[in-house]
Amino acid sequence: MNVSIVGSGYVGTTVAACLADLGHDVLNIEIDEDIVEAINAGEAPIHESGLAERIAEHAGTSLRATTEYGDARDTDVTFLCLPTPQSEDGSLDLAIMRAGAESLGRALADKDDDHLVVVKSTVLPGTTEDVVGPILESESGTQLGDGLEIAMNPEFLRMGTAVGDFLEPDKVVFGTASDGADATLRELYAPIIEREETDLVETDIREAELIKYANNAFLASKVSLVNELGNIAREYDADAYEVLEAVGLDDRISERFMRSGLGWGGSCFPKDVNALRAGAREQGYDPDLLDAAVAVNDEQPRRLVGLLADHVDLEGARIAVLGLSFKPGTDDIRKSRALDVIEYLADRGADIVAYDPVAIENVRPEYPEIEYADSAEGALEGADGAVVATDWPEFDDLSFEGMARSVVVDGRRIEVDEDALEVYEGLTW
Ligand SMILES: NC(=O)C1=CN([C@@H]2O[C@H](COP(=O)(O)OP(=O)(O)OC[C@H]3O[C@@H](n4cnc5c(N)ncnc54)[C@H](O)[C@@H]3O)[C@@H](O)[C@H]2O)C=CC1
Ligand SMILES: O=C(O)[C@H]1O[C@H](OP(=O)(O)OP(=O)(O)OC[C@H]2O[C@@H](n3ccc(=O)[nH]c3=O)[C@H](O)[C@@H]2O)[C@H](O)[C@@H](O)[C@@H]1O
Repeated sequence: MNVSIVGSGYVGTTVAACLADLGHDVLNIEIDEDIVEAINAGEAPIHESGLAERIAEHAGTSLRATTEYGDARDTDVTFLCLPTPQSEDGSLDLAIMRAGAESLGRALADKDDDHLVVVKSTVLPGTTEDVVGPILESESGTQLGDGLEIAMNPEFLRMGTAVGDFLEPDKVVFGTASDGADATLRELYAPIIEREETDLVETDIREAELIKYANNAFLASKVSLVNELGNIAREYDADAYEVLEAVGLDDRISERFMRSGLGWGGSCFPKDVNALRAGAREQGYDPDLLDAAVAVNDEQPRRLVGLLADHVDLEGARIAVLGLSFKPGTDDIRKSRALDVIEYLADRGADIVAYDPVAIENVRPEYPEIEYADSAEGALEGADGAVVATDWPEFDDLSFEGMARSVVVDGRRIEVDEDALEVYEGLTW
């Protein structure tokens, strides 16, 4: 099938490379010329395991990128993988979606063949049918159902494991308003939905939109609950990891997403939970539990720095920050908890030296005043204290030799020889 994908960020690039892998002809439509050039040169514009080799294999044959929306006319289906950021008040900002839908609608004007537009971006219920659909209709001059169709197909991939998550998901959700749209999506996803391990959910557009938010709200709240239980466990001098491992054996709860510590960051949980909170309020409902999940999450970095301050006078102290990305396996620093830790350390006058295996160049422009090291060992050299902000596997069994004082405060539960350290404090254990 001929597929176009509007927006070639983490989702759009991954979906494009994977659909090309499944045998489709894929076109990325992207406004950033550097990304277009990278894809056409066979290079991955982002750091994501398994992506570079797929782009290298398909670029120039079944995978192509362009800045021209007009090329969407030559495809049968277009996925909108555009950003849906939060506004300053936390609500969902649809400006980019509107702009993308307008450009696509114009490109599809007077197209003779049928075309399906699939919203893959995370959007609140009603967006696909009440915002994207009408824009497409007015810009293309074609009524929905008259050769032009819309659908909603939320994406559940995680950064760092995006390719594997897309190709081997637990579930795929098709939100459609017609059998034709559903049949097209089935054909496109055939090898994925034929897997025994993948559940296919076929529902209406509104439910598909909400399934995505409910999924993220559930997971983010689960981690906040786990963090609250971890904070309580610490007060009782109990090990939250042992407690929650046992709790997770109950298959109504599951052992996944049970790692307590510094909390959730990234480009999705924070903005999606906030969009759902704002949306719920707009509908007249106060989402008290989601408010609490955010409040617990906001406190964890402050608690981590407070723990360090119990052992080290932070004013003028050299503090190593290990890990900058919002989670291991990615160079994405959006809403990374490590950045909150840096802010709180800086507020208390600490001299910060930071290290991350892949994210330093993304952080440097935002924090040019702090020092960056080439290795964890380099960051620790001569430091008066260290905080672990991201659980990169290379931090496991790290030797903390070379520190002026081996005071280590761990927000992510890495493997540590505690006896070799002057002080080792876990945030939630
Ligand atoms: N990052 C993730 O792990 C996941 C993200 N999502 C959702 O998918 C959507 C996209 O997210 P990401 O890929 O992370 O965003 P992103 O910010 O990484 O990428 C978006 C891309 O769209 C491009 N763009 C912006 N305006 C454009 C326009 N008018 N025309 C063409 N291209 C344009 C940008 O240059 C950028 O390359 C969001 O709604 C997000 O919530 C859903 C599941 C996972
Ligand atoms: O909508 C999205 O964009 C995506 O958001 C999350 O994926 P992602 O943000 O890439 O990463 P996660 O692995 O979910 O981690 C999110 C945050 O929670 C934290 N976390 C996760 C799990 C855990 O047990 N403990 C914990 O603190 C991580 O450190 C990270 O900061 C969801 O897991 C994906 O299903 C979803 O598609």
